[in-house]
Amino acid sequence: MSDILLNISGVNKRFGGLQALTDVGIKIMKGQIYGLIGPNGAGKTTFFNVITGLYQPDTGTFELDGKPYSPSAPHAVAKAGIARTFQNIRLFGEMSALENVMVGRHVRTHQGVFGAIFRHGAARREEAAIRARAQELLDFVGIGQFAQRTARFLSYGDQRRLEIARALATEPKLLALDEPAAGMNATEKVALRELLVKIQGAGVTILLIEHDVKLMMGLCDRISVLEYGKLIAEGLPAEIQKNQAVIEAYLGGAH
Ligand SMILES: Nc1ncnc2c1ncn2[C@@H]1O[C@H](COP(=O)(O)OP(=O)(O)OP(=O)(O)O)[C@@H](O)[C@H]1O
Repeated sequence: MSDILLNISGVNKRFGGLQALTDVGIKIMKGQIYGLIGPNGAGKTTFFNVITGLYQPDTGTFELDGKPYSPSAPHAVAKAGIARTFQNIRLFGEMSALENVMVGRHVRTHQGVFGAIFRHGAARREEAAIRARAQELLDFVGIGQFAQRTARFLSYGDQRRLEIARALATEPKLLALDEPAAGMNATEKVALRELLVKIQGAGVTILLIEHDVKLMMGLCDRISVLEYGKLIAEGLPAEIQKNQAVIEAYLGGAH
């Protein structure tokens, strides 16, 4: 068995006249926290959306855990074992924290959402197991005490944790986080960092885009840097920090 979890190569993506991604690839080993950085407009979100099935690439080869996967639609990608969060939090605001995680869990269960609605026999037993697991996940991300709270009444940092718990409920091989620290204060960022290390410790590989370069340097095992839709560097954080092309990309850009 290979230690490569995600192996993507040759991704091209054009929006009309704009070549947003040119021959982009990434190789993530099992257990890594892998960072994707780059100045504004570099193509990070586009690449992320291609990996998670939200955008269709023009070309590209995609393998997860040694098996080809087709990023043709978000649900297909979720089934293959990739769960994601979004830059703008997307929770079911009127549902409780626990219910939000239970929805994520139904991706992996037999009865699905209909079983949950009709609540007969096996479905009811499965429902109890889903509820228990959802509570465990809330405890794991540190918001177990808010299980019954309506999601939109949670603090911003806790809503981000809830999104992560919901993504983990699908039992992903890869957790893909789109700017998880956006809008967080310094204390929340420290707590987020601790949570990501804990998730890594539980055996989940993580890919993240993040604007806070300092956070990324201290957190990631490896980093790829995009500029104008092309990879300009890949390596250990210490190597990236010293890389001349990266320094110039950031000095010349909006950062
Ligand atoms: N749906 C789309 N239609 C047309 N152009 C798009 C679309 N999505 C992104 N682009 C363009 O592709 C380029 C890359 O954008 P992208 O959002 O991927 O960059 P980014 O690195 O994520 O930037 P940021 O850090 O600002 O979020 C930009 O020039 C952007 O305007």
